[in-house]
Amino acid sequence: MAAAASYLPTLGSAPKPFVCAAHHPRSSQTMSSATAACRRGGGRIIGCMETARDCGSASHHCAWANIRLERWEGDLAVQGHIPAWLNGTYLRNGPGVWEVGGGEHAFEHVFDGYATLVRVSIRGARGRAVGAHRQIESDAYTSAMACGRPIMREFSQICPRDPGSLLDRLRSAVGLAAGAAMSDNANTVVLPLGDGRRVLCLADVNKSSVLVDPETLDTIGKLRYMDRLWWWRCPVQCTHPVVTRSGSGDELLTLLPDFARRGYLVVRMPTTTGSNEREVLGRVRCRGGPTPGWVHSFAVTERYIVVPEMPLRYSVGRMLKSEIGPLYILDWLPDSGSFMHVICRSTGNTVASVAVPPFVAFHFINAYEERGDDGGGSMANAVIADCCEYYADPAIIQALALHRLRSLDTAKELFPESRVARFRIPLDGSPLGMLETALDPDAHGRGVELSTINPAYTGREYRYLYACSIRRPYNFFNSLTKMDLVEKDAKSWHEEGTVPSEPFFVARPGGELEDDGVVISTVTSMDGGGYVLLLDAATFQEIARLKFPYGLPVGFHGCWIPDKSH
Ligand SMILES: CC1=C(/C=C/C(C)=C\C=C\C(C)=C\C=C\C=C(C)\C=C\C=O)C(C)(C)CCC1
Ligand SMILES: [Fe+2]
Repeated sequence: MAAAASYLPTLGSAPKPFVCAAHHPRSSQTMSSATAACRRGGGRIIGCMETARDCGSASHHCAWANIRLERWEGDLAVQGHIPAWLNGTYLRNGPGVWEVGGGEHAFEHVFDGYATLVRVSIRGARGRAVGAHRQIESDAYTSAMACGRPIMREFSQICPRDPGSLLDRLRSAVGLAAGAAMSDNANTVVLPLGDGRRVLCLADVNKSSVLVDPETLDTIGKLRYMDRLWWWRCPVQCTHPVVTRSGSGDELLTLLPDFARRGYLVVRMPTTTGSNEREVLGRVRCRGGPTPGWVHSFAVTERYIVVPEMPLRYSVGRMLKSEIGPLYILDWLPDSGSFMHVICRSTGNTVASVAVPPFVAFHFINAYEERGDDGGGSMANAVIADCCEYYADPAIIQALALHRLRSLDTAKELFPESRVARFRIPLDGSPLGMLETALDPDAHGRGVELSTINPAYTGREYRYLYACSIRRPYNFFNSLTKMDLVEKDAKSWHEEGTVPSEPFFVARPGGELEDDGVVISTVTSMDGGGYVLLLDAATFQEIARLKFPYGLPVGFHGCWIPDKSH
């Protein structure tokens, strides 16, 4: 306890130290000097962060530094006022460990990092918050820690197996390189299932479907699907399933790229019954290219599912041969065309499939049905789908390489610009869709990423979105912006030297306005500090910050699990 306290001078009460749960024989190498300094009693690692000491002096921002402790939990110092109605758990996923074996094996890309969950249990009624982080114990992470080197392939990294193994000799005999097993490193999304007692963690271009307990952050196991859709045909999945609420319970909708038939399976699974069987709702045939376009996210409306087909495509050849190209295991094939497909949620039929201008987007923001001027007719004229788009430039993938992120301050290259792009997909059989910029990009510093909306507006006409943005002249996401798509204006939050993660919107229970709620983001400061920021979603003014005793690693996506007792 004393060791931890020395790092936490500002906390009101001392944190509860945790014993490192899975202290793998070789993992102590990765914690080297930090571990040595932090060992107390029986060699146990207790609440001490190397990042807390190293960030300030490191040559790069703390957001890109490895977290050196598998888990921590403690009270957070509250500055400001937590709304009394905000009672629940905020969970956030992201990469946190990019090095194995004491730095001997360092990953190249931000997407490669082993998943670190951050949890903040907020009791607004008492003005208190408890923070925690913990590594997800995926097979990829535990095997890397046990062996002192990565065993499974990550986004940018192939890890050859023992070339002498029988399997690899067989692979060589049929012309495949000795490739590493596909990773289950679930570092991107956290999705509460059913009543929120189990949370599904996902990433893409891998086979992750890891279940965690949101209270303890224990890795409970895997969601093993009974539907046999995985196997060789659909080995990867879209990272952002959409959960929609209906009278009969929640339903998860997602896309499985279909490599055998060059398309996507649109699947659904009830989440309230504890099911692990996905039902195929429909199929989309890709219109271009040798393989399906990479699909990180998609959008739904009340009646339709919107399936994007980007010219940034999965490279099946690279996946099989364990080869890495300029875009890792993706290929940019602009001549293969860009398309948007619309599937009817009740029949599974494709009701529109249009060619659109080329685009590159990780994240779809929302979609809705556009009706005629009378507004009351039951048929929609078109589907509107919005996304954070990079002007059809796949260079964003390379810009997220760690060496690039770690040298942003001195970089001469401009970080790729992005915009809120709006597709209009006609439903009258026209062959072409439209793509335009929905908001002056200068309103968000020509950077928009990791967007959220009020979830009650998913699939419906909406007005507000919250996203990471840029305050120029800085060359990276250093701000948060609320955008008003009706008034076409924006409000921003910015603090010098910080990297804020996805601004996650939480609605006030009983609130009627679209922006009645708070926005939560985890923020990492240049000096090694870290805090959870609460903004009033209407005014976009800071209402509280909940301070961690160490700098948080960069985050991807979050979720909110309301406390049932309130
Ligand atoms: C806006 C911030 C960031 C920038 C994020 C950008 C530009 C894109 C994020 C895309 C994501 C989250 C894609 C995830 C892909 C996951 C994969 C392929 C996982 C594979 C696992 O094996 C930062 C850079 C996130 C910093 C915060 C703010
Ligand atoms: Fe994402």
